[in-house]
Amino acid sequence: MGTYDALLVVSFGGPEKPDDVMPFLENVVRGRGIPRERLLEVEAHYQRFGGASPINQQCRDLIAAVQPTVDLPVYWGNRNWHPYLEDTLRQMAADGVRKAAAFVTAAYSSYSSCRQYLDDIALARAAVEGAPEVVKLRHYYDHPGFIAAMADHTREALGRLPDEHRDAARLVFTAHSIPVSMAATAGPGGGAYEAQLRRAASLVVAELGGDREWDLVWQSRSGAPHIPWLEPDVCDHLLQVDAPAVVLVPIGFVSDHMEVVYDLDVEATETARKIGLPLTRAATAGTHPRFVAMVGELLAEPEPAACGAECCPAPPRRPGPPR
Ligand SMILES: CC1=C(CCC(=O)O)c2cc3nc(cc4[nH]c(cc5[nH]c(cc1n2)c(C)c5CCC(=O)O)c(CCC(=O)O)c4C)C(CCC(=O)O)=C3C
Ligand SMILES: [Fe+2]
Repeated sequence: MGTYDALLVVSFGGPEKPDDVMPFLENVVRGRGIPRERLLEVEAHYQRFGGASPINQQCRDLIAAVQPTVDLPVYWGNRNWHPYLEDTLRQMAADGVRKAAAFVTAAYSSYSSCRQYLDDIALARAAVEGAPEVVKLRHYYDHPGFIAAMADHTREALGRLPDEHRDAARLVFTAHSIPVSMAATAGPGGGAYEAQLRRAASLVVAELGGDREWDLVWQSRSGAPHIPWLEPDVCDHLLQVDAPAVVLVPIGFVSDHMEVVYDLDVEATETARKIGLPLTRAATAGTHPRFVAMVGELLAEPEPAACGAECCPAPPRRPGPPR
């Protein structure tokens, strides 16, 4: 851990009370051409949970678990809600931090899951006099700590299925859908988001042993209907899957935040119930001890090289659907 003098956990952020919800959503979709109807729909998801996303508490829990395992002060800053990255960097500068390692709560390459975090860190640094240097730790989708946590949680979810269906149950891995154009330019050579997800899923399946059938499908599609996003959607997939039971494995996320508890535990679970398909959902990595230990292991690695400019470029800002 020689070269860093702090760890900065960087996350998405989420509302914590009803009045936070719309301002948070406006932060998220600024300039992105997300239809108003979609925004109101998503607002209802948050209000159904009392206007609070679970994600901030999950960050607090992760930090509480990581702090005793690393020999550095741990800070936390979000892209879209308090505590904002800029405020955290200001505090870090005041505390004399010169160089921080950033652990981002997103494991894969793509504009949304990597470059957008880098861009927001850069914007926040530019706004803070004397801001520390920030080095983003590498992608960890294939790290044994992440894979072990997901394999453990998948095993546990298989255990919650009726005994007679367990052996033939299909693993349905899910990740956030992104626009097809964004998927095409993910990573240095393009296509990295989907390729990394398939790699992580296959490592989890291998760790479970045997040759269980699995699929990778998408959830939480946003955006205007005329723009293609990765498909199939998890609910459409469940309606036609040929298996006696399913375990949903949200491999694309690292905590059980709103897109997991609403889109999977409410929507997909209801879809499965309607057609009589036994279904359980694996927990995300969360504060699994192997995932927590992974953060310290990443800190001990040689400093990762920065992404090149061609990696995960920003999508064009969209003015919205044609009228
Ligand atoms: C790849 C990816 C991840 C995984 C990587 C990572 O974890 O970062 C992720 C995570 C998350 N996405 C989240 C929330 C939202 N994402 C939205 C919209 C969008 N997501 C996108 C992609 C991703 N999103 C994209 C391409 C859009 C379209 C707008 C744009 O181009 O930016 C919207 C707008 C409303 C709507 O859903 O339409 C919301 C509210 C939360 C917080 C949940 C909580 O509050 O607990 C989390 C962790
Ligand atoms: Fe999202």
